[in-house]
Amino acid sequence: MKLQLALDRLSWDRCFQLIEEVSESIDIIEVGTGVIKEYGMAIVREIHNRYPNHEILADMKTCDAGKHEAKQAFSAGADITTVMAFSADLTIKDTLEVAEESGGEIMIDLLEVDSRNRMEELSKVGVQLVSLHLGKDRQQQEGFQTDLFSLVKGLDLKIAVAGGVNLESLPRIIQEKPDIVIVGSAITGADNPKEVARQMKNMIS
Ligand SMILES: O=C(CO)[C@H](O)[C@H](O)COP(=O)(O)O
Repeated sequence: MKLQLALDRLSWDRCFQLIEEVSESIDIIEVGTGVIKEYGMAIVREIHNRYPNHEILADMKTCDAGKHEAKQAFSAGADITTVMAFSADLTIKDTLEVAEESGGEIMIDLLEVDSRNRMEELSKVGVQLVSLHLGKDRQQQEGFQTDLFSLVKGLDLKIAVAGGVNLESLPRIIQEKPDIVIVGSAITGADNPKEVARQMKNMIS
């Protein structure tokens, strides 16, 4: 099980401070969508240069022009880029093709998608990695529910989990054995990010 640090709504300098503090405990550095909108591929490139031994996920949240956006992410040094589950199958196939050519991976973000039929379609298209994701805005109403795992049960997919995961919810989530646990605010907003990341890493190891 890998721990992915999500860097969202942060300045360039704060992103690097946080990575430096928690780098020993994390496996994947996620460059959040808002951070990419602010700084573009330059920050993905810089993280890749400074942390060559960490996997990098560019949270592009691509939903169209798949080839172009996947090429942007991989050529900047990302190992994984995200594509929305509601995208056209053609968009998803295009990004999977670029990933194969680049030696990278596509993570399909299941934000607001809860159809089992869509999961089966995604599997048929060749998707291998999906993220069960409770969005930031929805987190104001509810916390991450482990029932979400039923959506992907029995399918041959790697599973990531995101959406307000914290030290309190992590034990329940671990029981479902996801491949990747994505944590943003619980680490980036903590008084001691290094300690929270260390505890989380210990829990999942
Ligand atoms: O993709 C995201 C937002 O769209 C976040 O990276 C993900 O939700 C993790 O952050 P947090 O733990 O703060 O919810």
